[in-house]
Amino acid sequence: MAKKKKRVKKKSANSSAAAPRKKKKKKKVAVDASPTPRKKKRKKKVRRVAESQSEAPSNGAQANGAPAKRKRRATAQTMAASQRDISVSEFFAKNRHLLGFDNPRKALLTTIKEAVDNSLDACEEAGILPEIWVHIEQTGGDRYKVGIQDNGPGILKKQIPLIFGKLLYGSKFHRLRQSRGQQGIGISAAGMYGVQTTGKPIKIISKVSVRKPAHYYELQIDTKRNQPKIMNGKGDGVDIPPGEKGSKYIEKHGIEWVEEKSGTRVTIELQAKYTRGRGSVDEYLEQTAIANPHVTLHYLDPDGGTRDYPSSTDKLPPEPKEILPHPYGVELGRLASMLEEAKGMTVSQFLTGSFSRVTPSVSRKICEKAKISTRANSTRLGRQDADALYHAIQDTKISNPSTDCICPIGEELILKGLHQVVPGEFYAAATRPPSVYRGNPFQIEVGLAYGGAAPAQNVSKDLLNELLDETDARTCRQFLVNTFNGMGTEAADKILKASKLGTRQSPSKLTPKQRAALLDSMKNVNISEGQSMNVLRLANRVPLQFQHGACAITQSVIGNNWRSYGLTQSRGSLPKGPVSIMVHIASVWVPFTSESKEAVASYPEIQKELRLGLQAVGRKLGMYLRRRLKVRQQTDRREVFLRYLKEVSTAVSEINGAKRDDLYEQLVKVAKKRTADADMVMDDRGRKLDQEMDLGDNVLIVDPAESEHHINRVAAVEGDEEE
Ligand SMILES: Nc1ncnc2c1ncn2[C@@H]1O[C@H](COP(=O)(O)OP(=O)(O)OP(=O)(O)O)[C@@H](O)[C@H]1O
Repeated sequence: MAKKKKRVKKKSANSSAAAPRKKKKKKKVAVDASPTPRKKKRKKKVRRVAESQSEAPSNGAQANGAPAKRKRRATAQTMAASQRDISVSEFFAKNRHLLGFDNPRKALLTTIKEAVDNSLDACEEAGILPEIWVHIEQTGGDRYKVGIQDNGPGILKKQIPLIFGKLLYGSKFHRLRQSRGQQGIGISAAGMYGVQTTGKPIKIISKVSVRKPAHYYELQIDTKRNQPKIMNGKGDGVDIPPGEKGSKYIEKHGIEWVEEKSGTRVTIELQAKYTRGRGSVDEYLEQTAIANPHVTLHYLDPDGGTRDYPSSTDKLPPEPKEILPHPYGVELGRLASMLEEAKGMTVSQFLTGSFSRVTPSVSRKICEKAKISTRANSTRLGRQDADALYHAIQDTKISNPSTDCICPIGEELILKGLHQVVPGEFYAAATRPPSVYRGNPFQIEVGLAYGGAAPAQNVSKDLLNELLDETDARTCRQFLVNTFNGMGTEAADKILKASKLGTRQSPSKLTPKQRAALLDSMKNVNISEGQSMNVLRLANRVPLQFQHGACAITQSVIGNNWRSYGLTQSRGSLPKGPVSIMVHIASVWVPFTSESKEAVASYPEIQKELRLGLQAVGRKLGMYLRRRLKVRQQTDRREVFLRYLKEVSTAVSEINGAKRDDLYEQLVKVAKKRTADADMVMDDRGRKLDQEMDLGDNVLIVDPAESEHHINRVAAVEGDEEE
């Protein structure tokens, strides 16, 4: 009761306090003498709201039924108090999915990818044949420590904190030159993800020369200020002492270092998940080895398995040239700011000095069209002049940018790389001539591998058990499709049917007997018909593993008519068969669809080049398959002839008394002549031996038996484990 009384008291206090406000409101209404119908309506509405509020006084309305004053939620002043700068690292820490850190599995891959890509870029820039060590170690349930080392030029002491502890800091953003990195975000974002998920600092060792000791830093990122925080050596890092003392120091700090003349090692501990199959680190490294035949890779996975990818050439790719932007690719806003920055230059000097392919005569034509003097001071040009200049540029014929700034892999090395990593019996490659999109030069290359055993056919019992234990797939079908490259749903269904397993059965709940049945079917069922083409996409030699559907490359592969080259293909899907295709786009600026650099945008010029490249290798495959079919048909025919020729010659000799053996020999000769195509032997370039070459130089044919050893490198890992 006492409580109730108290509440009533409070209410009356409220109402008395509101009384003067009520008076004020009345006054206001009186001033508003002749309200318009609209105002009337609004007033009615206000009244209705007030009434409903008075029915529920707990909402802060007044108890005596008077309309409450509407409280403004925020004012420009209160909003101003919370408006401030957003640091780039804060932004990306919140939006880490934009950079490829959406889940622990992808985070592991992105971290390794960023470090390996940087290592390759640094080695190539310094003219060093790259050798890279990758070590993934599990330190807890969902925690992994990754270490990536290269034999590159190393990084100067003072630069290390900025490179690894500050987002948007790099050497590649402001230049137009073919490289894997572009934005200056990659490795620092990986370090920031590690610090955020585990609290452990990024550890960097770098050595720039034999004469100088390796320097060691432990860094964290101050996300509020986007600045590095140096955790060791009183803010200066430390020099690692030489010899035994140095080894002890390295061990004590949980890092590793392979002794090299120079190089950099990054160690990041992060929350991650390690799996094999599609979109995995293993797949990334394998594809990197194909696209970079000059790199030597040493990989130690979390299960202790080692894999080495030796280089297949000791020649570095030619150094890409840096080019100036082409005027067609520069937008109006950029042109205006470039003009502002061009201090003390005439318009003519500005145009010829800032853009590629603008000669003095071209600049004169542009200025004439824009009605601007060639001698005008470029900083004095206003917005309108910039606009006129921009349109004049678009209307003037300017030759395409030079394309010698692009370094393709080359047909020979594509064949070598594919043969080394993808099992097959027939390989073809095509490098298209350079082309231009939006003023940026680019070049398309396509490689194709056909035949060879599918990875699923070479899985051992232990490995299959391991894969089944670690998979996060919900159904057996999903497990097969996701784990084995090139396995389509049709092939998976065939295997599951043969092993008497339901497609929706959970892989983690299979009994040992069911596992054995699955293994048996994987080995024995002919899945090559149901197997989908495996598409490897690369941009500036970096494998792209996600967003397949959104990528211009996948779309072009699907859009190509593979039926005319002897493969089966249903409309709107990838062709079927034991075939892998590798497509590489090299450009000074790859048009990615997002910051995570996972898919290439569909510019018409790029689509056209992709189509032509795919058709070039498709034609070769078609020729090879037709030829192979002919050999098979003629061999079968010859077998039938030979089976009956003895009986035929005996019967004929009985009828006409001819010599049976002579007759037989003659008949065999005729049969062999008639089926001469059965003897067709092709050399490793697909040339019919002793006959005219017609498959061209850019193909490679191998005996399928020979490629057996390529197939299951995972089995080699297993062997290591047993040891
Ligand atoms: N291993 C290394 N050796 C030498 N220099 C390196 C190494 N790693 C990084 N760098 C330098 O650090 C810079 C920043 O690297 P970061 O990965 O952050 O960005 P990026 O490679 O320029 O671009 P992106 O964000 O597209 O990957 C590079 O531009 C390069 O100059």
